[in-house]
Amino acid sequence: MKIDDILKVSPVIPVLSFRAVDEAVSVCRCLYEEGLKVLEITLRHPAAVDCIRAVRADLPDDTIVGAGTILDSDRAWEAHNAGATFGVSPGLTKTLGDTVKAMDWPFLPGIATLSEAMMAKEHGFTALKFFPAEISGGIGFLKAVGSVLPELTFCPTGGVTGATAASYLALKNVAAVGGSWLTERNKAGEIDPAIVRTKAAAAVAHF
Ligand SMILES: O=C(O)C(=O)C[C@H](O)[C@H](O)COP(=O)(O)O
Repeated sequence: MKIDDILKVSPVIPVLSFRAVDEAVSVCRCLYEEGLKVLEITLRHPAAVDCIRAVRADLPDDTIVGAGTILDSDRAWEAHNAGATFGVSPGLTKTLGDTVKAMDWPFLPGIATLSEAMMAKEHGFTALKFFPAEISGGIGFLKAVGSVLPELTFCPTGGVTGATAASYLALKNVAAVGGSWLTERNKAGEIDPAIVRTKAAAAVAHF
């Protein structure tokens, strides 16, 4: 699968940060059952790689589990070997770009400026994460990039919410949006499955 095909499967990609494997499996199951089949598990917690493995093993085969926060080549290989179908990074370095190209691993590198977008394109990436989207210019930035680099498509992430997702998705150069708004933790530090389901169902309405 190419990264463009993955973004077509689901225009809303939950960006997930789990503390434990059982939490990952139960929350991902709620998202999947509500219709969100592309999931990005960030490598922000020591349990993240085990979470990727467990979600791959426990959820139906048509779940597409990616790994986020891929900051270097070692993390790319680690996530790939745990079964992540694709990788996402908040940025891009030459070494990381070369690694994921050599791996032939679907990859969504992050950019926040025109020059970064041009460098990513030079590296052969045309589907890009726009991060952190809201504070880097949001919709206005994407419209401006679209006028000079119409061949690039974006997945804005960072500050996107259930209230703003639809306006991003209405842009020609936006293939999908990502975000953690679907799985916010409550005061007790827990992710409430009922809230996840409600927000996921609302997100699916954008498809
Ligand atoms: O960990 C990564 O790889 C990142 O690039 C950061 C995440 O994509 C954002 O933290 C999500 O943004 P929010 O939806 O505003 O929480």
